[in-house]
Amino acid sequence: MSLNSVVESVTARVIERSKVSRRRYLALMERNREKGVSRPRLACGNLAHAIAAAGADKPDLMRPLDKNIGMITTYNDMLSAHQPYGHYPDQIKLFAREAGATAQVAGGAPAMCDGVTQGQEGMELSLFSRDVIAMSTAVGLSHGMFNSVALLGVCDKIVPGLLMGALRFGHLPTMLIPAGPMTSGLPNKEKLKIRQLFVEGKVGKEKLMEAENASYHGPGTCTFYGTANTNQMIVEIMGLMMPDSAFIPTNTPLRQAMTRASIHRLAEISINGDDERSLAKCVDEKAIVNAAIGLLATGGSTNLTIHLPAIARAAGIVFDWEDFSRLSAEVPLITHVYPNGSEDVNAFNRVGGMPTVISELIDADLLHTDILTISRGGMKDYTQRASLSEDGKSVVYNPSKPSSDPNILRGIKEPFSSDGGIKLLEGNIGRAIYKSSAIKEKHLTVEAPARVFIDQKDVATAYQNGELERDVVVVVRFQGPEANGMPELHKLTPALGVLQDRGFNVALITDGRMSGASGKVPAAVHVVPEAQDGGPIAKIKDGDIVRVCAVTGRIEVLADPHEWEARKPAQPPLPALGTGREMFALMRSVHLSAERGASAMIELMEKDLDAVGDNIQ
Ligand SMILES: O=C(O)[C@H](O)[C@@H](O)[C@H](O)[C@H](O)COP(=O)(O)O
Ligand code: SF4
Repeated sequence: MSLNSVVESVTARVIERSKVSRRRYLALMERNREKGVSRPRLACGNLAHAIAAAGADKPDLMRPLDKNIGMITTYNDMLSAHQPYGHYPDQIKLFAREAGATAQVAGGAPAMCDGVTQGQEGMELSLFSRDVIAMSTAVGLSHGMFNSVALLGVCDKIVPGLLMGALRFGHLPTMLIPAGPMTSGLPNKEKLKIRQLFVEGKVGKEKLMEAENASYHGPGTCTFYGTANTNQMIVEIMGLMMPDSAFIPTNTPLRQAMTRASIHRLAEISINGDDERSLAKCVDEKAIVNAAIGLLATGGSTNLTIHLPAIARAAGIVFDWEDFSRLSAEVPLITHVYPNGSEDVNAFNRVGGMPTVISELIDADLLHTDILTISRGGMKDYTQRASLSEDGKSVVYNPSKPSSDPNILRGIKEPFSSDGGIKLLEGNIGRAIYKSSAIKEKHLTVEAPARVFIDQKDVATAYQNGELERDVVVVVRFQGPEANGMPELHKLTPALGVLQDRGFNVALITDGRMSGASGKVPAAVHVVPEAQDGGPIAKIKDGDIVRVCAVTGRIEVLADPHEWEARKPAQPPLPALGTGREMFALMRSVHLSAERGASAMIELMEKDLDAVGDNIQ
């Protein structure tokens, strides 16, 4: 059968739009490979420093053509998802030696836990920490010692940042090494119920703390389908990790066997390996379109509508919200994982997981199957289910099966909805992203008077004072990348959820973000242009009748057009200081748009790339 015509046409549009930037990107990667810093081209002094502490690996590292894996690790104890990485480097060195290679930690990158900073000042550093991660990745790889790269990262800004940095060294074969989900604890729906009881004053802090600890109870990725697990999904569907490796639970024999298999494979695909596969060639327009299709089919985090365009641009590819919107109309939603459903990613993995999703999408001609992946057999390998060999030391693959639970994962012919979970809304307020997959049908259209805020804490106060006990469109503005770093406003979910449960029509509009774990309450997020940029969201006044409609794709103030046109935007508040926020003024000072990926690094990098043009030396 031939590929779906909409997928075909969106891909052609992306290729056409990216022609010049992609050509220049590949030329630069060729330059990196042929003339860039590498072990054979290091001076003796450089090399001696790099291997001084390498111990038994030193003789191998002295041989310039041997295979050396560079690890970028984002280990810390703040993210339960990254805590397992603490013991990965030593394991990876062992696995590399088994494959006739060596491995060194090239460098580390910071990782913020958005769960720790949610609702706190640190959340205003979150989005731009992605650029810091990308640049930290470049610092590590700039040592030039490596024939391939192992990226150790899972969560929100970390995987996008690692890929954005590694793509600037795209001549190097690269693989993401996942660490896997935490075992299931208190169900997410239960946790939200107790949070709502807490904001209603019906349970105390002790009960809430008990519930939170029962939910987040051990090492591994939080088990809702938020940004972290959406990252894992897109990296797997792009073929940048071993097949069926994203959702193997952390600290299990199969997880360790999969890490071993990953490193053995990485040695094979490395420069000087027998099957070289560079990151630059793997991440092409078709792989980016496949990632967008995976996001839509699984109802993933809205944050990927910012991260995927940024990752694409790091590879010279221009992907935008129109592309998402066109694909969304064509790609059915086939999974219901919290916040889109009741079950978590462990249940999703048990009933079929990524191999079943990929099989369903390929069978429906909704995925490009002719992309270069790190797995030798290409996309068909990603329809295979991984399991532990008899001796418990290696991974064996078998054909995947259809889902064993249609409440969590369905066949493409009987989807949860005929279109993907993400919509583009437009109107006199601007353009916004809306995740419909987690919203009940009756809430898809909300028309109510606006109540305008510039700080999420003021929303909580207004709720506590009973000022929101009505149909209301809550507008929280000056939350965009240039204003305050574009924080997630996920802490608003319990209070707005209580209002919705009481029967009020409630919606949120913001130029900020929501968490991938946010659901239930209709939210038009990432509004562009942002208020800080004088966007019309800055013109909304308390009492304006606002309509947020995912059915018609509209987001608008129902005001007299002349009066609306004549309105002056509200003035921006003073910048916030403290918790390091003033350090990020550098990033916020760049003219950024969420739709273009909101990366200060890429906005400024492209100025250099344009200045050099085709004169790459
Ligand atoms: O985008 C995301 O998926 C979120 O940032 C996620 O990483 C964060 O962990 C949630 O905010 C935690 O959920 P709770 O705040 O509900 O615990
Ligand atoms: S999923 Fe979110 S809360 Fe959980 S470890 Fe990752 S960043 Fe932290």
